[in-house]
Amino acid sequence: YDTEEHTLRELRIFLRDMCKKLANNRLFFMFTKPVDTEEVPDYTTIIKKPMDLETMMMKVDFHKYECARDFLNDIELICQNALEYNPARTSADKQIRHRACSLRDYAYTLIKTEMDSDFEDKCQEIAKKR
Ligand SMILES: O=C(C1CCC1)N1C[C@@H]2C[C@H]3C[C@@H](O)[C@@H](O)[C@]2(C1)O3
Repeated sequence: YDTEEHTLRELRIFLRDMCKKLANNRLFFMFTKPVDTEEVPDYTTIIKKPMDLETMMMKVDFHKYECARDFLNDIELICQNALEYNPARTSADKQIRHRACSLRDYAYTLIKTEMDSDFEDKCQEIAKKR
């Protein structure tokens, strides 16, 4: 009956839906899998905390997110990593940076518009107590 577990279960269902919507958007395909460190050997020397949407889906299932803010922090990490590793004024890097900003803005807007703010407050209260 534990209502806290019911709340966190509802959060996981919501966050899986968010992850799916982001990962299924063709604009964001480059963020769906970890950067291949075989293909990009210097990546982990520059980017200390890699993140991607597949990893975030696994984190949902491993109960790593206690509120939507924690989820958005990882979206922010995906975005910042892309901006840091792809700073050049080439069209390829510019497109990656544009897509990274689009991912961040789309994720924030999706969550702000589809999530009840009282529900998020409840999740953050639970997170504080743990
Ligand atoms: O930063 C990224 C991803 C894009 C957002 C995350 N990468 C680093 C490499 C630089 C650029 C060239 C591609 O060959 C590919 O290896 C990567 C993947 O894109």
